Amino acid sequence: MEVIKVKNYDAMSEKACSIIMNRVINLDNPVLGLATGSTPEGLYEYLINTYKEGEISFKDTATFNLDEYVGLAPSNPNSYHYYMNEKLFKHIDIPDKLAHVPNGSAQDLDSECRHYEQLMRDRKQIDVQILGLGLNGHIGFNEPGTSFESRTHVIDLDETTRKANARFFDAPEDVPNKAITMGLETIMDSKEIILLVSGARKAEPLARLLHGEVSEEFPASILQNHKDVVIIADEASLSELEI
Ligand SMILES: O=P(O)(O)OC[C@H]1O[C@](O)(CO)[C@@H](O)[C@@H]1O
Repeated sequence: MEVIKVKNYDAMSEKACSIIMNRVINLDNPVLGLATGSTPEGLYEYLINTYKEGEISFKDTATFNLDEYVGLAPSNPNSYHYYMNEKLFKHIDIPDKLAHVPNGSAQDLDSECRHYEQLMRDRKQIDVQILGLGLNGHIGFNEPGTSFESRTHVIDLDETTRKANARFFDAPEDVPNKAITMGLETIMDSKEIILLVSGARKAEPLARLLHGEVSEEFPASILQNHKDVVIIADEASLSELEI
């Protein structure tokens, strides 16, 4: 794993944008894996500005989001679908039909998971997958204990994750207790992975990811087994390490 140390959140976002831009410009029909949460918001702002400056087009780009809350329709402001529309899709020229987010309000969730996997298979491979890092080591919504062989599935969210994400909801009890997430094996199938890490509260999980044991108890540790992972981390998140 390559670690790129940057000064702060803004520098992390800018660096990630330059890598994504390079791939989108140079690949035919690029396929991006996208994340939500606070971490990639700055990256999306940079991508939008780059698009507005006419430096890049997303009309041939397909995207697949990592996860979605179960029970929240795309029109719900707390859904990840809504988040993606607001923070990226509606500002760029990506065709609606190429911007994929799991449907958390599907009647048959297992069939939705299989359908999502099929859509990704139709595109062969995700070229670049963006990831954030959960405080408990989750990537996507793969909570501790998730099998390394998992594909897209429904997961029970950890109480710690619900608590961490309660800041986005009116009341903590409104945070759904289930989500659809790409599995760990699905994520590992990506050609290239960019993990974004910012802030002192991520220092401990980042140190564990880099130097801890590879174990299903800490899902992000699986990244140690991937051939092409770039970690863009700011100084605060690397404060426990000598890099
Ligand atoms: O970027 P944040 O808000 O710290 O969240 C970290 C990770 O947790 C999730 O929000 C899921 O809880 C991911 O989407 C994200 O990558």
